[in-house]
Amino acid sequence: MSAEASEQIEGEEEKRRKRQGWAPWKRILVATLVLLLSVGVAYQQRPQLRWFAQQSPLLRGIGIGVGRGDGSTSSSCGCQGFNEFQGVVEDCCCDYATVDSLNKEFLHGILQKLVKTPFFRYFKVRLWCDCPFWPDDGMCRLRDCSVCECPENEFPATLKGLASDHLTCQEGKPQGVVDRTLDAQAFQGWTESDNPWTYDDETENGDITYVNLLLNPEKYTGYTGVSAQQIWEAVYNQNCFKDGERDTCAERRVFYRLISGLHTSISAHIAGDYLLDETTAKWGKNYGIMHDRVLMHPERVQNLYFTFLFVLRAVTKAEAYLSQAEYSTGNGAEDQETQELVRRLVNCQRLRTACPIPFDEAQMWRGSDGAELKQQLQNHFRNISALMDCVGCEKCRLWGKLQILGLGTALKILFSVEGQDSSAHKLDLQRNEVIALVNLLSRLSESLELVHEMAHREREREREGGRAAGREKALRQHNIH
Ligand SMILES: Cc1cc2nc3c(=O)[nH]c(=O)nc-3n(C[C@H](O)[C@H](O)[C@H](O)COP(=O)(O)OP(=O)(O)OC[C@H]3O[C@@H](n4cnc5c(N)ncnc54)[C@H](O)[C@@H]3O)c2cc1C
Repeated sequence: MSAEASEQIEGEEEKRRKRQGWAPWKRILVATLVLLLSVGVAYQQRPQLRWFAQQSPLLRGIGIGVGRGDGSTSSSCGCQGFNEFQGVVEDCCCDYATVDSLNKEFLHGILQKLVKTPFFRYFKVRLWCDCPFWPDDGMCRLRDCSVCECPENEFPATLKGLASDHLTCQEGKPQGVVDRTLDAQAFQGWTESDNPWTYDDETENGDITYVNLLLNPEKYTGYTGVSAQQIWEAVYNQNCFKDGERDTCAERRVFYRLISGLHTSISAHIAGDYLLDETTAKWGKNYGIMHDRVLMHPERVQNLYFTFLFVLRAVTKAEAYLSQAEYSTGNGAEDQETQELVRRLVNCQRLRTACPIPFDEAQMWRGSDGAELKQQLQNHFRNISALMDCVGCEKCRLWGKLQILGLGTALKILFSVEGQDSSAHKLDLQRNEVIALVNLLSRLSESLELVHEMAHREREREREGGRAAGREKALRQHNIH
């Protein structure tokens, strides 16, 4: 063997020895990389896995499951602008982008139509109530705060006779008196079942009115100051959602996020329809309010998405029940259209494919203290429901009650029905619960649209402002006036 050949053999031998020496840790490294890569791919492709990842302290620790699916964690959200939301909605199983396109192209349109139908536009409510927690602090200062009851010709035939002499505009003095014995007749085909999540308004007879929601849109009412603050404070603090966003208990975090998402939605509607000039009665969009109360708090926008998905999940879970329910108001063609719209809403193939389980309720109450925790949160939610009687502005109280009842209905559907749908299980909903649920989903859907539209306009205005400032600077530099 030549010296050259033996050198070559030695070289090869040396390389082999080196390879053997490195092999064990290299193999572990490669295997770990492959594993992480597969988890990452599965995580991106299967939204259901993300909820699991979000619940795992280990995965939360390394940043999987907490953030938006782009590797960032929720703690890094603070300084990002609204348009930068990407990946998965935290605690949920659906992408921001998917929610946006589903809402824009499908859900928003259907919901807008549904809430205008005779069935969904009338809400039964007891508006003039005593606050069980502290003395009432009176009505708010604007006429827009008060609720107009339904003009007689608009009242659905099946409900006629219930509110006979009180079809006038209340202007802050609601006094509709309803004979409750007629309720069963008007609400034929619907059960009057209890909801463990809500404070039952209807058990105390009296002061029930039917309100046409289309005549009383949710908007700025001038309700502000100590009274409003006291309610929100009681909702957030007295009901033990103190750690809110950062709560490590998934169930408590979910509850906090539901309330915060609803709060964001209310703020969005205030900003979306604001009394810009009281002297000229000019109404319009208030970009400052939208910016200060919503857009500059990304976590509030995230909570809005979360609440939307939670309620959407409840609506789709109740598919069997809702698609078979009677939507009769005595307006044949319109009632048929209502039924058709409900079926389209609950049975949407596109939603099923793109976002099969918007929220996975099966993951809740699984710990050893699950039953106790559920009872505790049920009590807290009932308190929140009762707190709505303390809202010192009639129109805010109307929408507060409706939306809390809607959330309570979503909770009832998600946590009283086992499994994936309502068909095999008995689900009893009151007519008013269904009306509240669908109107709440519509409010949330509208808020998402408002937030998008106003964030987009705000960015455009900033760009225009930036360009104008740039032009001004250039002109100054060239001494041109
Ligand atoms: C049930 C209810 C319904 C109402 N409906 C209307 C209405 O229809 N029209 C109307 O004009 N006014 C309504 N209000 C009043 C309105 O919500 C505000 O309270 C009011 O406009 C004063 O706003 P604010 O800037 O002081 O902050 P608020 O909105 O009162 O917020 C109070 C505090 O809560 C925290 N917070 C705010 N938003 C969030 C969020 N999304 N998540 C977590 N924390 C948050 C902040 O620390 C804030 O300082 C309603 C109030 C209640 C309680």
